[in-house]
Amino acid sequence: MKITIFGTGYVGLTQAACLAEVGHTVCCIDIDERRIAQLNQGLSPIYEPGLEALLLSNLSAGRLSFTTDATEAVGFSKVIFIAVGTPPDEDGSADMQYVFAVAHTIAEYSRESKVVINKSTSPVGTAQRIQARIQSALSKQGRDLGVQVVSNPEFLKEGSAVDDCMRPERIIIGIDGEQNIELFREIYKPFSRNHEKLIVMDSRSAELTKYAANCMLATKISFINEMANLAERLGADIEMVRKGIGSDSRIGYDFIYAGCGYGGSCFPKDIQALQRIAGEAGYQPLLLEAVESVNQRQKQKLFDNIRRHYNDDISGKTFAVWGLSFKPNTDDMREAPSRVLLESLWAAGARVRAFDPEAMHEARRIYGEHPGLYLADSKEEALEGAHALVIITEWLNFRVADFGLIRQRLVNRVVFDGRNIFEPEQLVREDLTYYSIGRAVSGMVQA
Ligand SMILES: NC(=O)C1=CN([C@@H]2O[C@H](COP(=O)(O)OP(=O)(O)OC[C@H]3O[C@@H](n4cnc5c(N)ncnc54)[C@H](O)[C@@H]3O)[C@@H](O)[C@H]2O)C=CC1
Ligand SMILES: O=C(O)[C@H]1O[C@H](OP(=O)(O)OP(=O)(O)OC[C@H]2O[C@@H](n3ccc(=O)[nH]c3=O)[C@H](O)[C@@H]2O)[C@H](O)[C@@H](O)[C@@H]1O
Repeated sequence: MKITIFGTGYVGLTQAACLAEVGHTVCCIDIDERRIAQLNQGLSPIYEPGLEALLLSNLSAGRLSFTTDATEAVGFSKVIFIAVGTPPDEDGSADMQYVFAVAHTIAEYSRESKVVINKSTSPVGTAQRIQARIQSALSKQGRDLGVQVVSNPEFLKEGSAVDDCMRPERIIIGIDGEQNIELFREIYKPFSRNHEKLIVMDSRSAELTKYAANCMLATKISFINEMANLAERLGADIEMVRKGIGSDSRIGYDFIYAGCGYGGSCFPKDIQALQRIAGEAGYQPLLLEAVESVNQRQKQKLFDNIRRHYNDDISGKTFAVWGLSFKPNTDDMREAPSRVLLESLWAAGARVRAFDPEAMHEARRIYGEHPGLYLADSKEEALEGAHALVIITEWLNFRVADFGLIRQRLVNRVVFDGRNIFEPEQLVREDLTYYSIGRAVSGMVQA
């Protein structure tokens, strides 16, 4: 099938590559000319495991193309996906300008009937609003083409986007009026090998399903972080508690890892957006408010531990920081806990020597030549001359560490671990002072 996709970010590009890989022919459009030029050379503008290989093979097979030309993209197919950003507005609500700009482009360039599929995470009622906008624009031009707008939220995770796209747990189709389900079966058949993945509902329920899923996951994280802070004060070990509660299949092991808070382009923005949506509906979402404030406090946790350890005497000290991206396997630093820490350390007069396996160019883009930041070539180099080590992102290759080297290079031999990648007893044996998130050493109370 021929498919057009608006937006070549994490969602649009991954979706395009995966749809092409299973045999569809996909034309992607973006307003970012540099990005399109890069993509036409087979280069991925984002780091996502497996993505560039899919881009290259499908570009050369002629199943994938990239353009900035709206006439070409809209004319390419009757099926058009919207996968542009819905960033937070100043008040936290979703900024819908990009989605509605695409709606207007579709109306302007359509010469035949279209099915418009919205993948961008959008407030409840957006599919209906897009439909109304396209129809009103068409009727102003005296055209009646028959456009159907469907909500099809995306659930992929950064760092495993290709895998998630290829093996989705469910595909939500939010469709009002005449149910054109066969079209979706055809698009998604290759991804539904073992059992039916399509769950069909009305568009408003589909839109709320997306927010509910992200808010549920964020709730689990804030809950375990709350327990971790409590565990520290009570001399308990959150890792034991995690195993204890995770073994209950009603709770499960996923998304209950304590840490220095959730980041990324989605949880923080979607929790806020759903709060605004609730407010507009006259409802105060107490739980969502709590999830967000627990997370904001948790993002300060590493700095609080550092401050307490040094009795507020941080000025002039240097900290080695391992990990800048908001999670492993991505170069994305949007809302990353690392940014909160770096800015707090700089404000306190400290310097940072940071290393991340993929996010160095992003850090350079964000901070430029910041006098308080040295970007090291390796995790070992980051340790040179530092007073203490802070771990923010649980990249796999941070887990195997040369403690002898850490001991030798750190002036104060202190490790602040924001992701619990080490065992407290092990670091104590290595003669290092260790701060975890919610792990008391042999029943010792940390706080
Ligand atoms: N990043 C993620 O892991 C996930 C994101 N989502 C949602 O998917 C949507 C897209 O997110 P990302 O891919 O992360 O965004 P992104 O910011 O990485 O990419 C968006 C792209 O859309 C392009 N764009 C903006 N206006 C355009 C227009 N009028 N025509 C063509 N292209 C245009 C931008 O230039 C950019 O390349 C958001 O609503 C997000 O909440 C959903 C699931 C996962
Ligand atoms: O809507 C979206 O954009 C996506 O948001 C999240 O995906 P993502 O933000 O890419 O990454 P996650 O793996 O969910 O991690 C988010 C944050 O939570 C943190 N986290 C995750 C799990 C955990 O147990 N503890 C924890 O602190 C991570 O470190 C990271 O900072 C959801 O997991 C996806 O299903 C969703 O599609």
